[in-house]
Amino acid sequence: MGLNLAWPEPVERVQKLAESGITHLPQRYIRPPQERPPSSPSPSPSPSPAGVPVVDLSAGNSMEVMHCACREWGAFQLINHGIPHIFLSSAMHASRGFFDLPMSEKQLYANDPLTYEGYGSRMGVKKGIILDWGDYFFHHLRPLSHRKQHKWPANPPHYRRTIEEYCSGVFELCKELLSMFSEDLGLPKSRLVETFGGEEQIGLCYRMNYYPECPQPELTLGLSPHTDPGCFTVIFQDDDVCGLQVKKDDVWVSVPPIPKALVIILADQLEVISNGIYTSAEHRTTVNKERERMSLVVFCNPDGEMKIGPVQEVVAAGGGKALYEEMSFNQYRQLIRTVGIKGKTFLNSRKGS
Ligand SMILES: O=C(O)CCC(=O)C(=O)O
Ligand SMILES: [Fe+2]
Repeated sequence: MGLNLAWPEPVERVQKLAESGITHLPQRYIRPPQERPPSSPSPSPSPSPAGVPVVDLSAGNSMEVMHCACREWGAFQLINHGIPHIFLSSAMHASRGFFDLPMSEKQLYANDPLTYEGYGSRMGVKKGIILDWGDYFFHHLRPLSHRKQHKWPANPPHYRRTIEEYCSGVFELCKELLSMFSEDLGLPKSRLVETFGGEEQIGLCYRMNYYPECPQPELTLGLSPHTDPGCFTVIFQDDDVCGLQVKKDDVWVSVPPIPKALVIILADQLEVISNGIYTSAEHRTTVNKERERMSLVVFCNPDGEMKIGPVQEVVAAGGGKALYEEMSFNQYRQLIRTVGIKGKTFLNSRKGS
């Protein structure tokens, strides 16, 4: 598949559109009726008892709750995760600080569809697609050979140090979660770290999403339905505004923010290596009329070159049939980057017959 270096149309910044004071959405952001979110009267959080499971890492039953969450939801909220609260609030402050910069400075980081690194406003290079109501900034942290710190925002001045510190905390957590997932799948604790390429090669990418206030939130989405391509994702969301939703049994369920909690979303490679015992969660975001929203997202990814397929012991324990084809993460991600995000289509196309 050919690699496009440029976007097919001039890129508009959603933040600029929102600040221009428009009262109607441009056509490119309007989704067909069946893809629109139900109109909700309030953007405020309202926790529901039947919602996404909450795993308390300091509680005795954390493995049990996680066991069900990984199989039934592909997502859970994580509390008492060990990352100091000051890291969370500083990371949010530094990330917001980037979007507060003058547009001319933000534009210095405009990204392209080859690497996506930098300031972006769309996914996929297909001409004429419906656009999402959000801007983002994307950059690599690990493996260290992929890190180009000059491509990280230079401002606000504390950005690089703060995000480095936050993400090293998240990396420790990622290793702990991989060890818990291994144990839960009946494997030696170090097995998933090894399967994904070893500690030095595991990838970590940072993406901050900025969803400005939207004049007609009932007609659009902040981020189209998708699954994340890597192992799993760690999200820190604004603590007083809703937006993230996970699909469960064909119904979109809100993930209301719990202050200082992290949302863990299982991604496609975990579904693959677990031979479908775990499910990757399809998710999307909605936007609000009165409130902007931010989310800080760390993607934990496998080594790019290694072939990833179902783990042998898990396949054997499940009757011997591997349900997914082997593929390297780089190949898989390139497919998504070219075509754009589209529910669970890519993962399903990897399932053998
Ligand atoms: O904004 C959110 O809460 C989710 C973001 C997300 O799914 C992503 O960046 O892949
Ligand atoms: Fe995502």
